Amino acid sequence: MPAPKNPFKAALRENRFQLGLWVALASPYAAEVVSGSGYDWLLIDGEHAPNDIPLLSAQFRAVSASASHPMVRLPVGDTVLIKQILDTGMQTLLIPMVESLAQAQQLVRATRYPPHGIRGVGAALGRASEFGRIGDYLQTAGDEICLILQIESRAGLAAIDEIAALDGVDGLFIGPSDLAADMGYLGKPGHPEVRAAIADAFERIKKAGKARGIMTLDLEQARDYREMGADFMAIGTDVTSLVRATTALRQEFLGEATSVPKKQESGY
Ligand SMILES: O=C(O)C(=O)C[C@H](O)[C@@H](O)CO
Repeated sequence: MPAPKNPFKAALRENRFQLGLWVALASPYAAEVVSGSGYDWLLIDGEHAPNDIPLLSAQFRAVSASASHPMVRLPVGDTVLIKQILDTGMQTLLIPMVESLAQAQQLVRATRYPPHGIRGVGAALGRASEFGRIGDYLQTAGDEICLILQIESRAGLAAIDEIAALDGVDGLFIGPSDLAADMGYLGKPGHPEVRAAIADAFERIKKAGKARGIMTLDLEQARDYREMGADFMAIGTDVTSLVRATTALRQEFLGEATSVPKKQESGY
């Protein structure tokens, strides 16, 4: 019996666009609520939300019962964290701030067992192998792991061709907010120079035959990114949706002018 199939990885390989949402409330209950909203994938954020491995795992389990595929972003590209999160059964990882081929090579190796990598062998204890009940887990796990690396700085852009060409890297995700900041446009991910850099990055990722990912809170920008060729894209977050909806509801009832902006740059 092999490791579970990864439907998100299969969709990327078949060029089927995947629409996602960021999940940053750090709550299994909230993640389960959102998992019924019909998104193809949900990004459980371990970088900008107060999550640790047990809480990430609980949100993963809450989402796994739905049709939405759980993707997890670790706070950093760390071999030990990758080992721990893969043992929980997560199969699709987003790693922030990747800026060199050497870093990317280390990250690929962290997702694979020897001799192809350095992932520690502890599957018998982990939910990933159904606690040892999946007999062929060690031999088949690697094929179903989807590794997405974030390019979100000028250094990352400079290394994008060699990172994208690396076997074991399934896609690259452009982080518009951090890229804008690094380019000197803090809080302005929609700046023309940032947009041009994203368009160029998408071209280069496509040329390498890898998937192109991105996120924005601005639907106009989202349509532009889709036109550019985004293969998977998040168009909002649970946190910002909750802030906007609860604020607008109160203002509507009280007849107050709404303070909820129609467009919201994902500039933070
Ligand atoms: O740089 C970016 O943009 C991202 O990586 C996405 C943000 O981190 C996400 O938290 C929305 O602000």
